[in-house]
Amino acid sequence: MQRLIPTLRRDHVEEGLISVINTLQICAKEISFRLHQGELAGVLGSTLDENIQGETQKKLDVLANQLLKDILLENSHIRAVASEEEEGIVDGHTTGDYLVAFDPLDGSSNIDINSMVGTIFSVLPAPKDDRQGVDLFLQPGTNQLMAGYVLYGPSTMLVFTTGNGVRVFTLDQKVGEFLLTDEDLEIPADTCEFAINMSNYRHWQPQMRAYIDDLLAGDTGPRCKNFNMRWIAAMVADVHRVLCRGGLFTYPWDCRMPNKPYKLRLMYEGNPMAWLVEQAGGVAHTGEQRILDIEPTDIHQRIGVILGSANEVNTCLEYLQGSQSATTDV
Ligand SMILES: O=P(O)(O)OC[C@H]1O[C@](O)(COP(=O)(O)O)[C@@H](O)[C@@H]1O
Ligand SMILES: [Mg+2]
Ligand SMILES: [Mg+2]
Repeated sequence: MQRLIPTLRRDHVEEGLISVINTLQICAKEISFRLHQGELAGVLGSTLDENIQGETQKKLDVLANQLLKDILLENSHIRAVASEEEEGIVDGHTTGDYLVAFDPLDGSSNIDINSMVGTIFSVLPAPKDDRQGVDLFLQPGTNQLMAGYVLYGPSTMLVFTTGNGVRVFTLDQKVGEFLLTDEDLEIPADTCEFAINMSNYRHWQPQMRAYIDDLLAGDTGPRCKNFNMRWIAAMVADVHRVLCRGGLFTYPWDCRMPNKPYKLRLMYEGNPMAWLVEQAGGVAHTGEQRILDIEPTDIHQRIGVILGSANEVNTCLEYLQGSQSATTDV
């Protein structure tokens, strides 16, 4: 089975970017090791702090963030990093060609129940003009040079794209190396599976409720087929399933907190996952526009996310855009 670096060279990835990926996989192994030690490593539970998003930080959020920052910033190719857990960006090497944005630990609420979590990352080019600070990162997802995630599940997997398909590597714990286990993931265009946090049903827009109502009606409703539902509560794991066998994943607009109607973050979750999904033949949208086309205005910006199997995402968009009539009274 092929190792990581030879695969990247075969794909003609530039050497600087290979170095960044190499550093990311070192971080992944460090985090994976601590996660698999679990309670034995004393890393479970919460801290007394809140992150910049006002959410309680888990010890592993803090640890993973620190590991990624420390290890990435040793790499001279990296100009700066931005993290979901940090208010501002952290500067690296002024001559570095790359910026790395990351969600150090996605699915934090799963940590204490020994369920799946991951690290999501997005690599952007460092602008060559006089931009500084957070402005460096305010680029649309179409500028990404590499995007991916590490899934810490029963096995640890590294899944990424450099714009040439989606590659999957699995960590061989015996030799401590990521080995290529899937050359080119492809999402089937049709699906009978969806992922949404149903407990928020009453907070959604009527159009989203109408779409989900018709999925739930199964073969007795207008969709004329039964749908299955899955929710792992870690975007990284839900999207991994969609990449592996198709499906629709959404965290849509909701009205619980009017000043925070979206949950997922553009730079750390939306953009990298959107590019992976598109590279695998799927669609990734906010309900109003293609995620990768968004011009960010803030590094911690949040967006609506609907992604996955192309035909199903497009059907959902028809409901949201009003061209599909709902059978239920909304
Ligand atoms: O609590 P909910 O509504 O199930 O939300 C789960 C969603 O929140 C997230 O866990 C947010 O990510 P973080 O753990 O990085 O804050 C997503 O991964 C997931 O899709
Ligand atoms: Mg997250
Ligand atoms: Mg997180």
